[in-house]
Amino acid sequence: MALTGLVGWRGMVGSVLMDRMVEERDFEHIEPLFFSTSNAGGKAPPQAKNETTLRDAYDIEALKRCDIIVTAQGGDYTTAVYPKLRAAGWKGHWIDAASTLRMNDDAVIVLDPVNLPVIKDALARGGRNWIGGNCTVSCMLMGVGALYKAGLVEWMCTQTYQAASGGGAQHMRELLTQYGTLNAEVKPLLDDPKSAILEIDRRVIARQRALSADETAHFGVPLGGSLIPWIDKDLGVGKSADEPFWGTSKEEWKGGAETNKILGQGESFGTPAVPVDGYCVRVGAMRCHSQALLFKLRRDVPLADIEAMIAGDNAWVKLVPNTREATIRELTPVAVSGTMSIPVGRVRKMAMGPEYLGAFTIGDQLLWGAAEPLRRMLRILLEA
Ligand SMILES: NC(=O)C1=CN([C@@H]2O[C@H](COP(=O)(O)OP(=O)(O)OC[C@H]3O[C@@H](n4cnc5c(N)ncnc54)[C@H](OP(=O)(O)O)[C@@H]3O)[C@@H](O)[C@H]2O)C=CC1
Ligand SMILES: N[C@@H](CC(=O)OP(=O)(O)O)C(=O)O
Repeated sequence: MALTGLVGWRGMVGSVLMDRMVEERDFEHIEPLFFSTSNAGGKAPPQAKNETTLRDAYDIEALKRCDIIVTAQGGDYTTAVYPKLRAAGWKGHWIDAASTLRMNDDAVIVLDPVNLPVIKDALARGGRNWIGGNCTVSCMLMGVGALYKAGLVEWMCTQTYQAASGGGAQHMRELLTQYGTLNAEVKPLLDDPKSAILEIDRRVIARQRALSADETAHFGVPLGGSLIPWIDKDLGVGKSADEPFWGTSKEEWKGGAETNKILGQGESFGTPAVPVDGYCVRVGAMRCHSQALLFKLRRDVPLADIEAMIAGDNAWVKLVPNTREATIRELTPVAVSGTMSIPVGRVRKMAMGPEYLGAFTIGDQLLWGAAEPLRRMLRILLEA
């Protein structure tokens, strides 16, 4: 059995990954070796078989024993360990949730229901680096990948509504704490049905604006009852307004760069890249990323054909009828959280013309957005 090193297994993404690996009985096919950055020598989780002690995640010799390493420990860990491990001659497979290596020429962004041919091609050429995609991009392609596969997309514009979990566990806590603080501020007024709503509103805004540096330590500004239209770094720093990427967030850049790389198209792949751009916005949802999409199609395709294409693309996509009732029941983060389902709804032709298509899609950013593509890549390697 392949000796499989697991790093980052107790973090938020790692815990979701472990749950899915248990559900899918992945541990029956591997000999796991659990690593820790903080508790080497401690007891490994119950999934351990022969190796029941946690190894030091910075111990290159211990890592070198593994045929496969799966890490959800984060980008700093990857930066610190991966180059040393390869420099030490390790030839195993590296499966990683972090973005650090994603755009490297020798790395494939894995999302097998969408890009199995790209993965297989890289495997045949000796590929060894398999990196999970950005959560927003992976969830989007699980929903509407069919339109790309059919070569129908001339360009796509995205408007995202991204959950707190994208920032990490502390961000989710901060959001909920802010909601609690705001509720507490106006609780007596809420309990009194005769109180004036504008007074409640005034007090909420005053409290939001008065949130301390500690109360906004992770997002930097209030998110509860608000939104933040910028995610990740500023790619335009130091550029003038007419240069590429001026005013673009890194999360927005990933939409185009990663979508095309996942599909095996773009500058270094022969097939021209499809322009993808838009705005990425943090909202007060817990762990589901939602996005409104506008496509310019290469030709006018009947709506029924488009719906059939989307619905038939993979086992997890679910076409939600474009009705009010179905939308408010099935196309929300509350409906989708913790499930593998990728609903796509609000599919309709837009007022700009018959080649302009709108859609709205949602995905659990810890499942299809992070953990699931990694465990599926592990199974692909085990079955290769
Ligand atoms: N959050 C997200 O939505 C996404 C994250 N990713 C990637 O995955 C990486 C990991 O993210 P995430 O899982 O959110 O990170 P976490 O902060 O939840 O976990 C990372 C590590 O922190 C250590 N840790 C310290 N204290 C605790 C604690 N109280 N509970 C659990 N773990 C603790 C653990 O390492 P140890 O056991 O060694 O101490 C753990 O593996 C990210 O850096 C990113 O690269 C990718 C896609 C989406
Ligand atoms: N940046 C994403 C989460 C994430 O971890 O993305 P990436 O894997 O591309 O760094 C978000 O905040 O929602």
